[in-house]
Amino acid sequence: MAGEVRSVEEHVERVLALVAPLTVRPRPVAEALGAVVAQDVRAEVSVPPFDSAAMDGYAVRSVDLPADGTPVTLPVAGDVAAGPGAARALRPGTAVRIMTGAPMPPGADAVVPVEHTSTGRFVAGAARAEESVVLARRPRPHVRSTGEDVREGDLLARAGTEVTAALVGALAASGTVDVPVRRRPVVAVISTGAELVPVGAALGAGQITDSNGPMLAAAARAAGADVVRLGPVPDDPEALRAALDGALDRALDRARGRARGRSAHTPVDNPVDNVAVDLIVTAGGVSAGAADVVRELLAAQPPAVSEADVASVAMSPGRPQALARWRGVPWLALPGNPVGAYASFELFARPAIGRLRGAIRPGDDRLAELGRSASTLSTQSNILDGAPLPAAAAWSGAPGRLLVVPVRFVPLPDGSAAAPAGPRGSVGVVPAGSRHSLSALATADGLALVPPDVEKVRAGDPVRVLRLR
Ligand SMILES: Nc1nc2c(c(=O)[nH]1)N[C@H]1C(S)=C(S)[C@@H](COP(=O)(O)OP(=O)(O)OC[C@H]3O[C@@H](n4cnc5c(N)ncnc54)[C@H](O)[C@@H]3O)O[C@H]1N2
Ligand code: MOO
Repeated sequence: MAGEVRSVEEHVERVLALVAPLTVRPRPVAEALGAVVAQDVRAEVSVPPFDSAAMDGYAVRSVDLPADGTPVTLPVAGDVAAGPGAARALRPGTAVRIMTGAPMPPGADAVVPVEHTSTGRFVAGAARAEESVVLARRPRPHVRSTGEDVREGDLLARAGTEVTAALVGALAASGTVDVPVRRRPVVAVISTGAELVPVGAALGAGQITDSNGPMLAAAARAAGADVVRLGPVPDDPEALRAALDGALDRALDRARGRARGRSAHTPVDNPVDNVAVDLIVTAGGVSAGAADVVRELLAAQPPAVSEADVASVAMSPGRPQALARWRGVPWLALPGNPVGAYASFELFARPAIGRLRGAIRPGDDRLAELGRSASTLSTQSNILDGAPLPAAAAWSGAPGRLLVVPVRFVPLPDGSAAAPAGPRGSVGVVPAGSRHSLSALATADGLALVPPDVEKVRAGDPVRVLRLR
């Protein structure tokens, strides 16, 4: 029996209900790249923290220079380089040699760039200041004022934001030492199927190489998780049971090893006691076959299994799905067909990993929205804007199921009737090749999501696209 038929949205909700955001751990700012900020981060100090020169030149009081730009000679009273220490006050009627980034001397309100003075240019390494300088033009300020970029207390990153390289820089500049981020999730990936051999093994009759294992492990890493991979596992419930426990044990050993490396007292940190896996993803063995090992194991209801939920999801490909907990750890059982497995990863596993990482803020109404329409899947996954793109060719839908089509972006001819107004107007999508072809998926720029009520997609119709790159 295929179990209950349910919508993709309903299945997403059940997946998200199975996982919870991981614990918050401060991470040194320089190591926070790719993590998700767990609490709003505000600037500890203003940037720049003091008024500083924006040009190499002479700090002056602008009232000491004639408004009409007539050249004036001023004595050079000193020298300020960028570096520690406070600058001495500028005496009226004098200039101070100053370098970009150096603190403005109190009293000075402007910098005349060296190229607009009798000095012309500074010679690198020549430290002594000139006795006097002719300033040829009334200066613009050329001063970076305190807090002009960021003021102390400004919001730099909202909870739920992924840390980018530029954010690392902005946080460092404004005094963040440690960033509150959620722990990186650990995902166990296990492929099942008696026909599978690992990458590199010679193929015998009836055998194929396990591609789902490496593919889903790569997808989980790309989604921000660490991966423990086991398998391929033969179609034997006992072997699957051993693999599930084996993955948990291996992750625990790894976590203990890491904890020892950090400090003898650092506990293995996981919501479930003594388990170091946050999510199990299996592929294969969930449909109606006689050897469908995941279903067989779930049906046997061993004590390690709880909340088993076998479903037929109204999507194509990727219909047979199951959810459960194995020793309390959330388990997503995806179908074995590689394109179906990949589509299932994008629609179900990626949002689950996102929630573990805290990419969804607690109480965020996007969670609730998700149940309403497949279009809002964008906020859970990796589409930045949910703007639909026009189909550049016709293709058939899958009435009653959400059709997931690997598509490529193609330029649309100028003035094309298909092109909507706006900057994205010149891009459309076409199927990347046969729907079940992994090699076509590998060339796809995105996954088009065609709703269950669409029988046919015509050229020009707007299509929701989950971007893959
Ligand atoms: N009588 C029915 N048969 C099938 C149904 C159904 O409802 N009734 N559903 C079909 C659909 S849709 C799918 S999808 C598959 C999913 O079945 P399983 O999840 O049990 O997957 P398997 O049978 O294990 O494998 C399906 C297919 O994919 C290949 N595969 C599996 N794992 C891998 C891997 N790691 N790397 C590469 N290729 C893999 C496997 O060899 C099979 O060709 O069931 C349909 N049948
Ligand atoms: O649902 Mo299966 O994944 O169509 O190929």
